[in-house]
Amino acid sequence: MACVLLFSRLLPFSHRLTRTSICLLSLFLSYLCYCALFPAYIIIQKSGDLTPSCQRVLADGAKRTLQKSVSCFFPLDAKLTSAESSQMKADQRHLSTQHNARNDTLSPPVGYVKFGIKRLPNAIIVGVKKGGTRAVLEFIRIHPDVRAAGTETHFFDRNYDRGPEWYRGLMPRTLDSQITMEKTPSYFVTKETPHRIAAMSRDTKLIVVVRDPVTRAISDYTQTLSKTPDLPSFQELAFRNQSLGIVDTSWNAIRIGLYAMHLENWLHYFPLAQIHFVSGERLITDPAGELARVQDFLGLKRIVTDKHFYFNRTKGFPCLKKPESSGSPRCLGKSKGRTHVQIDRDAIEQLRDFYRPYNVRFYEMVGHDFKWE
Ligand SMILES: Nc1ncnc2c1ncn2[C@@H]1O[C@H](COP(=O)(O)OS(=O)(=O)O)[C@@H](OP(=O)(O)O)[C@H]1O
Repeated sequence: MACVLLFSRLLPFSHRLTRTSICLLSLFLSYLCYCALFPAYIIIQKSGDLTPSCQRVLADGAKRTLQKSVSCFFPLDAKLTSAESSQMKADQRHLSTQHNARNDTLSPPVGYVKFGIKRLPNAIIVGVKKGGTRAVLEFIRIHPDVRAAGTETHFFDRNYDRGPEWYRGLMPRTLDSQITMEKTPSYFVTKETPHRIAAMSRDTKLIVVVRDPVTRAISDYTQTLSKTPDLPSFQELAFRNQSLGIVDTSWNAIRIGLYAMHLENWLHYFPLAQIHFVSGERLITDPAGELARVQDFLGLKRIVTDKHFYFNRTKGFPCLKKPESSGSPRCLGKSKGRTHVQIDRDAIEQLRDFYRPYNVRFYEMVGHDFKWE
């Protein structure tokens, strides 16, 4: 610019025009040199965050992952004109060629733009409340091919009117090879949820974490009591008439445990093979074993194994040795693994008697005995 101003003062118009052209040409050549020295991916990586999954993709030199790594650089859901789109494709080809030419020695960059696209979930943890749903989600999302919404979306029960785009907006960005997941435990007992999920996709894989319904009810009550200290006693809520052993099935903490009844509703819309049941009890005693089955069900390689877990004596639960987001061990929060309210033996026995036929029916339906006795 300074160069142009100087010429405009000192030289006649025709000379000025020539000099200005030379100036512009040299600027353009400098720009080309700059581009050759600092290839596109280096420029891009400075402008955003690189997610751990992307780091893995880039660190993995296999040719198979090369195409996926390209989508790390380009938000594929962006609204592009056809010119931008062909430019982007050309850039992708260019990047692929560069990556190949470097014989996959590219080290993972530090910063990075967003990648992948937001998709509706392929797998949902639909229940049950207090079954261990958070543990399953936190454990499965260590897997590099799984990404999950952090909070409960409640789309299919409370937020359905907001529409699928609202729901999709809550999802993390994923690569083609990755599974999108969310968990909302109330789905399992909401009448409308199965047909709504089926309307989204009949291929959705469903996970239900089940736990002894008596322990589950006590856990549920303990949680409510922690928020509402003046709550009536457990027995008052659980029984219409305790001396006659009449259970109040209208109380949610009791109703949720009628697994066979809720499952009937799901089986109208989904085949049993599309629903995986995690044992909430085994999830605590053998998290790796339960996670192996979850990975098989989702068609994933068994990457989450016992090397990811350790038993934390203070908490009394398995914790993660090295979660994806940080480099240090991590247990679930204080609201997971609380000390339960003491309930007298008689009430527990009465509830066991009440649930027994429902449990047996449930075992028959799913073809597995969870041994809740
Ligand atoms: N590893 C690990 N750490 C902590 N807690 C664990 C773990 N695995 C399973 N659980 C059990 O998960 C129970 C909470 O279940 P949810 O996560 O489904 O609860 S919620 O519905 O989302 O509120 C929670 O119930 P409570 O023990 O009654 O608090 C735990 O028993």
